[in-house]
Amino acid sequence: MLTVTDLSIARGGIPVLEGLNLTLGAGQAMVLRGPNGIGKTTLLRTIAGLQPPLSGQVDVTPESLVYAGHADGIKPTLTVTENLNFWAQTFGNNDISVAMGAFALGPLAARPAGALSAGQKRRLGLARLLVTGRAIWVLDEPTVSLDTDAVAMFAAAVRAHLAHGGAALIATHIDLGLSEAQLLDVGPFRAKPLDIEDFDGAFL
Ligand SMILES: Nc1ncnc2c1ncn2[C@@H]1O[C@H](COP(=O)(O)OP(=O)(O)OP(=O)(O)O)[C@@H](O)[C@H]1O
Repeated sequence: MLTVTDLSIARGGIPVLEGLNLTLGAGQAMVLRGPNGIGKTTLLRTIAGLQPPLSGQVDVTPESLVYAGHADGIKPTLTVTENLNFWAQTFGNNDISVAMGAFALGPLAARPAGALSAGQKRRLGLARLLVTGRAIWVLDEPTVSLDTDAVAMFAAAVRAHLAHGGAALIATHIDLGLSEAQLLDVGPFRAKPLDIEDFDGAFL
């Protein structure tokens, strides 16, 4: 479903990771690990097609992928139900009940999204994944603000997605309890510092 070959990526013009390969098939999950600033977000953004690589290749059908970054993408004046209906219709679906149930949003259905707590907003943002119908979830720190129960809801949603032939690539610092997920530490792929002759060029 997703193949990354000899990928090198940069942020703000500075190379961050190089020589990275990965494959993700139907029913598989991969968790990206690595210290702050190593380039996990940059990698996910590149895979999602939001920025070009320096070199190498990302093979994926763009319409099969959904990216959820740090922002929840919530419309604050719409209710929880209206937000989910909006996304469902955008992606050509009309059933939000599974998404509502998976993230226990029923009691919050009529609440304007702007009046949700941070963790509730995050649950709504994650519920959006279920209504997209997209096979490959690319997720950057999806559990920020979530309590233990909500992390378990998220892990269950990922598991159900995998069981239906989906795939997930997740950057996270916490243990999601997804024992079936492959772990990829991106630390060894840190880009080498620029040659000293290139030093001035990096600032031009
Ligand atoms: N807009 C930007 N312009 C220039 N450099 C940036 C920008 N955003 C991030 N960087 C730098 O690019 C590098 C990679 O950042 P990135 O966000 O990909 O790391 P990360 O592994 O996701 O970190 P974290 O675990 O803290 O989320 C970091 O050194 C960061 O400071």
